Amino acid sequence: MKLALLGYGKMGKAIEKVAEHRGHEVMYKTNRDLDLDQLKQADLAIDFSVPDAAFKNISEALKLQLPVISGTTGWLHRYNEVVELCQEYNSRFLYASNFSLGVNLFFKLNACFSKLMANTDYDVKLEETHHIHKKDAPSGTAITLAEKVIEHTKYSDWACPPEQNESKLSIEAFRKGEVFGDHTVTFFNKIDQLSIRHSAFSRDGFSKGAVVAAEWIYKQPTGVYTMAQVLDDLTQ
Ligand SMILES: NC(=O)C1=CN([C@@H]2O[C@H](COP(=O)(O)OP(=O)(O)OC[C@H]3O[C@@H](n4cnc5c(N)ncnc54)[C@H](O)[C@@H]3O)[C@@H](O)[C@H]2O)C=CC1
Ligand SMILES: O=C(O)C1=N[C@H](C(=O)O)C[C@H](O)C1
Repeated sequence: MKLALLGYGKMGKAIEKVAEHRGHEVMYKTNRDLDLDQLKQADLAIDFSVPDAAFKNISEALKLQLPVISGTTGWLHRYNEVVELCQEYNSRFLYASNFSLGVNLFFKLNACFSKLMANTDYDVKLEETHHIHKKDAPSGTAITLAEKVIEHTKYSDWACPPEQNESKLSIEAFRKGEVFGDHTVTFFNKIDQLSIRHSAFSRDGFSKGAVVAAEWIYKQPTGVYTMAQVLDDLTQ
């Protein structure tokens, strides 16, 4: 495929390496507003940019009817608008807060644990740690985990300390050195506690997952897809 990388920072560069290794050509990469004449020559766009730019980047690519993969976090309040645009322009779109296989397995484990804990007296808390350069907090992955806990337990929303309330699931975000991504979900009561944790050792899982998702969506009909669909399809 001829790929356009919308955002050529830490992830854009990691994706370029994986994509070229798998035989794709990166024909356009940018860290600023898009050049639509160049963009329209690509087969597919991959957006790993910044929260403020993601919605515009994704929209412009979808309007050119390019399939779009997005891993940018912190713009999800506009997700439904992207879904509508994708339908209007008969395009293809996939967002994942985390593209790594390990985290997607962790998502399944988290859903399973949250269901098991549904009618117990366990409280739940979430913690995430990332590198000091990260712009958004809490992480997109932590929000995905929280949404699943909320679906199955007593919580009605999530909040970051110091905002605290019994009905809100606490997500604590730490920023430290060059940590690639660390997420822990803890279920606890007065008697004991039980935690599940995922730690990334590099950006390799994210970048490989994004390219695998790009190869997969390129073969799909128009629509909005999830990483769970990609992995279920490829591993069945
Ligand atoms: N879904 C996933 O698996 C993962 C998601 N991420 C997310 O991806 C995003 C990018 O992460 P990193 O590469 O680590 O950040 P980064 O800060 O290294 O790279 C972002 C790049 O976007 C550029 N940029 C700024 N304005 C732009 C615009 N208008 N159009 C295009 N590019 C623009 C910046 O100059 C920068 O080079 C973040 O939101 C992060 O949370 C990061 C890792 C994995
Ligand atoms: O910014 C990062 O680095 C990461 N961002 C994603 C997130 O916000 O969940 C995924 C991963 O944890 C790395």
